[in-house]
Amino acid sequence: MNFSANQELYTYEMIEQTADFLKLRVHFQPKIGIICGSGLGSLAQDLKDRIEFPYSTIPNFPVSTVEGHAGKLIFGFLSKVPVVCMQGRFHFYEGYPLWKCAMPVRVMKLMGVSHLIATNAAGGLHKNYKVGDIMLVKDHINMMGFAGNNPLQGPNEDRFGPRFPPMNKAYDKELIKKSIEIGENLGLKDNLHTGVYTCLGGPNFETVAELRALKMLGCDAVGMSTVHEVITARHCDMHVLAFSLITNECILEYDSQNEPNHEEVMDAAKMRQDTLIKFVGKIVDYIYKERCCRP
Ligand SMILES: O=P(O)(O)O[C@H]1O[C@H](CO)[C@@H](O)[C@H]1O
Ligand code: HPA
Repeated sequence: MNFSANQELYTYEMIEQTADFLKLRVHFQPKIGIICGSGLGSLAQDLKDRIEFPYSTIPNFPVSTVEGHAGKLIFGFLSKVPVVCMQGRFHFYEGYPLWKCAMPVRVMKLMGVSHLIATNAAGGLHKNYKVGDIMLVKDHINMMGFAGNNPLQGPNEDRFGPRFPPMNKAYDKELIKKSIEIGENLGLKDNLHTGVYTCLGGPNFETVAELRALKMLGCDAVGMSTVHEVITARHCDMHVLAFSLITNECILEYDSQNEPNHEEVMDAAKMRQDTLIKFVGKIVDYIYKERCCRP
C-alpha cells in the first residue's frame, strides 16, 4: 500500500465509475447513508433485502483494516427505508489520506443519498458523560485541519461543491432536536447529550496533557474519525446527523491506574447495540417520511 498523502486523487469519473458499478447491481435508490462506528456494525444487521459488497470487490474502494470494522457496503431497507450502510469506515491512521477515507461519501452522493448519519465510538471528555451515553454532535473541531490536513485538499471538483464551503452549519439542527425527542421516547433522557466532537489522527489514544488541552478548547468527545466524512458530505450539500457513543472515559489524571484500549471501546459498543439499532431505525424513519418523501 502506498501511504503517501500525494497518491493520485480520485477523479470525478472514478467516483462515477464506482457509483455506476453499484447502481447496476442495486435495484433501488438509497436515500440515507449510515456509517457504522467501531463495534457498531450491528446497525446494519436488521437491513431487509440486503445486498452486500465487501469493499475489496468494489472498484476504486479502499479496504478496512481495523477490528470492529467489517469492511462491507450493505444496501437494504431499514424500517422500509432504502439505505446504504458502511459496515466499517476508513481512518487516517490506517495509512489512507483523508480524501480517500471520505471517498465513499461522494459515491453515496452520486447514488442519490441526501442524508448522512455518521456514528462513532468516542472517549468522553465532558465531566457529565458516562460510558454508554450518546452525544449528538452539534459541532466539531477539526484538529487535523489545524495541522493542514483536510479531505478537500487538492484541486476543487466543482461538480461536488465549492472551493470554500462553509462549515458553521455542518450539523442539521432540526435533526438533532428530533433525535433528542426520539431518544427521550426510548427512555434515554439521562444518556443523551449534544456536544463538540474532535478527531485526532490516532492510532494512539491521547496523553493526559492532550486531553486537558482539548477540554480547554471546548471538546466534549474525542475520536479518530467522522470529521473528514462530514466535511466531504457538507461540501456536496448532504444533510448530516452525527452521534458519538461514549465508549470510555478520557483519563485526565496522571495517577489513574486505567489505560484506554480498543477492546473496552468495542465492548461498550456491543453493550449498547440494541438501543442504537432502535434509535437509528426511528431517526431513519423520520428522515424518510419528513424529508426524503416531501414533494
Ligand atoms: O471513530 P470510530 O471508527 O468509531 O472508531 C473509534 O474507535 C477506535 C479506537 O478504539 C478509533 O478508530 C476511533 O476513531
Ligand atoms: N480517544 C480517541 N478515539 C477514541 C476513543 C478515545 O478515548 N475512544 C474511542 N475512540
